[in-house]
Amino acid sequence: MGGGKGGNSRTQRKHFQQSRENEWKWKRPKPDPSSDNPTWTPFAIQNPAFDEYYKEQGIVSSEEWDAFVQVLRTPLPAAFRINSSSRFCVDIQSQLQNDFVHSLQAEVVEEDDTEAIIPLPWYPENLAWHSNFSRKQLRKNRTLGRFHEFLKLENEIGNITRQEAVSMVPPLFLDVHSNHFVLDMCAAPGSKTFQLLEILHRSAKAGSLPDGMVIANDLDIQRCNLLIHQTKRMCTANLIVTNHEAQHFPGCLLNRKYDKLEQDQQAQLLFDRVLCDVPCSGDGTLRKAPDLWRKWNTGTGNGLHNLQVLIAMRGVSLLKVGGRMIYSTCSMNPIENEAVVAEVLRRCGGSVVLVDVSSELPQLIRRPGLKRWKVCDKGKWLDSCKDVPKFRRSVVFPSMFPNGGSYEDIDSNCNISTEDDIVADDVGRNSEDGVQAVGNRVMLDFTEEVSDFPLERCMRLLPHDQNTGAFFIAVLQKVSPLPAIQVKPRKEVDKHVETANQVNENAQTLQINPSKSAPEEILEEVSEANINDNESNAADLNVCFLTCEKGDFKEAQEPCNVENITKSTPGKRKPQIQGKWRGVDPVVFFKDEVIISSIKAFYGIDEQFPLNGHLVTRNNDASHVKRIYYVSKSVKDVLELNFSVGQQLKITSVGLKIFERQTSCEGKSAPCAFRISSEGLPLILPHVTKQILHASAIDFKHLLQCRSIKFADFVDAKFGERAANLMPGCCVVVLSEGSRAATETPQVDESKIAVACWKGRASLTVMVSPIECQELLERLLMRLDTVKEKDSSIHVDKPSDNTRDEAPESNGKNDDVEATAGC
Ligand SMILES: C[S@@+](CC[C@H](N)C(=O)[O-])C[C@H]1O[C@@H](n2cnc3c(N)ncnc32)[C@H](O)[C@@H]1O
Repeated sequence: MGGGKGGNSRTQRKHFQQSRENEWKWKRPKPDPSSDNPTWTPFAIQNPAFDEYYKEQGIVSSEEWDAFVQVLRTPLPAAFRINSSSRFCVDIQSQLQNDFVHSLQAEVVEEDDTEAIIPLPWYPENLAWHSNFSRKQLRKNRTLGRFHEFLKLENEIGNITRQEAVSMVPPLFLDVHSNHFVLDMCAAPGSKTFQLLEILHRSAKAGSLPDGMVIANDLDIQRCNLLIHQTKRMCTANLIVTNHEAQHFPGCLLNRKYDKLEQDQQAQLLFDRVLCDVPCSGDGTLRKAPDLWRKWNTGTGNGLHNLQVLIAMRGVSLLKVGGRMIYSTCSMNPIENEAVVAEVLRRCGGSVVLVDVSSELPQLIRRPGLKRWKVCDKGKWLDSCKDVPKFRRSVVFPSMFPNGGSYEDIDSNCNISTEDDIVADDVGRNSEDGVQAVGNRVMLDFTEEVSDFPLERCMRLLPHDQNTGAFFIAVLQKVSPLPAIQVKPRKEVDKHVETANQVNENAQTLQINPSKSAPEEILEEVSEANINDNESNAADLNVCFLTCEKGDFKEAQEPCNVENITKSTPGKRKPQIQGKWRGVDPVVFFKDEVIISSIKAFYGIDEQFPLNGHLVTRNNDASHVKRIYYVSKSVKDVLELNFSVGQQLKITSVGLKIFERQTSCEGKSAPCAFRISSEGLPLILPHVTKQILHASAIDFKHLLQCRSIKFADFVDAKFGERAANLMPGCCVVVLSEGSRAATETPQVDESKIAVACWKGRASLTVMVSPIECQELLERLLMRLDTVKEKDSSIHVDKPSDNTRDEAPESNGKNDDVEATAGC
């Protein structure tokens, strides 16, 4: 009862709010947050520490400051991208242009000079759009309801991706080609991964898979699952999702001495492109997450700097010579941005350069990176690492300053900066005063630090330039192999690790020895996979000399892979070489010839579509395989390399689900135990020659509307007959061009509209989720120019869950489902 009451009053409140909302028309945001306007938010949208910090850093000129913070305090307009590899890409573009642009303008926007929705001018081919409505407005305003429903449905299906405009920028500068191996180091929730896959597929030859692939990695397993859900919408066979600390991402270096190398097998996992979209303080997202105003402090950015450097260094070490890497953050803070880039350049000693991309995407408004900045630690401004007292050196690193430097240099040149000296000099002062004492003395010969690197080539996107969030992007290119490195002995390493762990408890960072010897040392940590959970071996490994460059090994620089660990530590406990990672299903090549042959024969899969060697399962027990995944040649190569190096990659998801075992009674008695999954259908469709039917538009439409139709009830009786003559089990129904069903088997390509169905005793039943049925139906109606027919008689149940692929048995009605009213 009580619940009912509460629900009632909530409903009333909601209705009241909605009626208020609907009176609202979009106007320019007003500066006063307390005034009665839709931009008001309950959070304190200011923070004096933020103002002081960014004014001091000179992130914008003093004349611009008010405009900058004013926009930062208004909600972020929603933006989205059309999936360029969707078969409905053109349909969606024309729906936006011909329908929503005009209707939203007329219905919602009062001011003539403000577009309701508009393509982002800098995004290629009008594939990305900016709306002048925040997410909240989209949710709450009834006039925007149809548009909001459109966004939600298309996003769920995978035809569009809702993504912040500025977050779309880094993949564009990565210049991905279809043959590229791409590493997305910190990938979850996956909007940029999705974009990278789109670019990879779009640039591939029509009808064939790209030669390249993407590895999308994230440390957080839960966020990995989000990433898997996101990228599943892309239906790609060219993706591997891994779960590692990016700073320890495995090198998969094959020891040539111990492994028989196949002719074209890779010897190491190196990448043509690396996206390093690192964890950051995120103050560029203040418009989307206004609660960050309250939490903002200088410590967050400072605390992330070291981890960001480590991740970026791992990125460049995994990059091929000639390859491009993007370093990006959604933070405005130079300590997380320019300082990290400068440190990477410093450590790489000329083998990595900052690329001038000023001529790329000319319509994107960007600011040059800063060449000078300061560090603020506990409220004190520090101009140089000379100003950092010893007791703060574990958290304020020389790399945070424009000129970098090292504490060893300072200690050898200046004998006043140790903590003991401070105490002796400033008896009675507290530690904070100590900072001042040192600072004052160093300040006497202070000259403002300015970085020598061309950091102006970095890009800072600011909110008031084009009504977006903020972002930082640097484009790096590796021009030669990295210099050899020396890793510090474990004890020294651990001192720094503790510090980094204050920021990221999971981070097992290794610090390179900042000695003065040339060339600059390059970090190449021992990967966690190499260590293989065996802490006792880690200490030995830290004194290894490592280099990540292909063909660059010397005898003394043997890779620290599993075999070497075992060799170099006689008498010690052998590292556990697990066939799989704890808690993660194994990746197994599916080689059951009997099943593969039965699938091939049942669906008449032509020889052009290679199954052997491209099928993978996540189950060691071949007799209980439920799902079979298809992997591209590129992914297959990486998996083979991974097996050769003792499964260093912790793979949480791989490939495209293509076949699923039928588990219902009827399914089990069908001649082929596996049905085609709806994700896999577009890929295999051009190669299916049996169990395939071509339906007229009217029968296809009815099938989607009713989901199950008796053979005798199809409008085209011949089609019904052909359906009845199929073998029982899974089949494919393709929409015929023109109004009639094709009698012969025409050429089918992956752009065709098709659905997987189940041929039962007396009827045909679609095997796609209700939401996909709804989408297909709507698109079909639009294509057939019969939008007007879309009345109440055409109704498809709303989806009850997010399942993509519902076999007939999963809804409890395997066959002979009664045709519903109107069918
Ligand atoms: C800025 S977000 C990435 C956003 C993502 N690139 C996108 O476009 O959707 C940073 C991600 O880094 C992950 N992360 C944090 N520390 C990490 C680490 N040491 N290694 C790998 N990923 C890490 C977080 O879980 C988070 O998902």
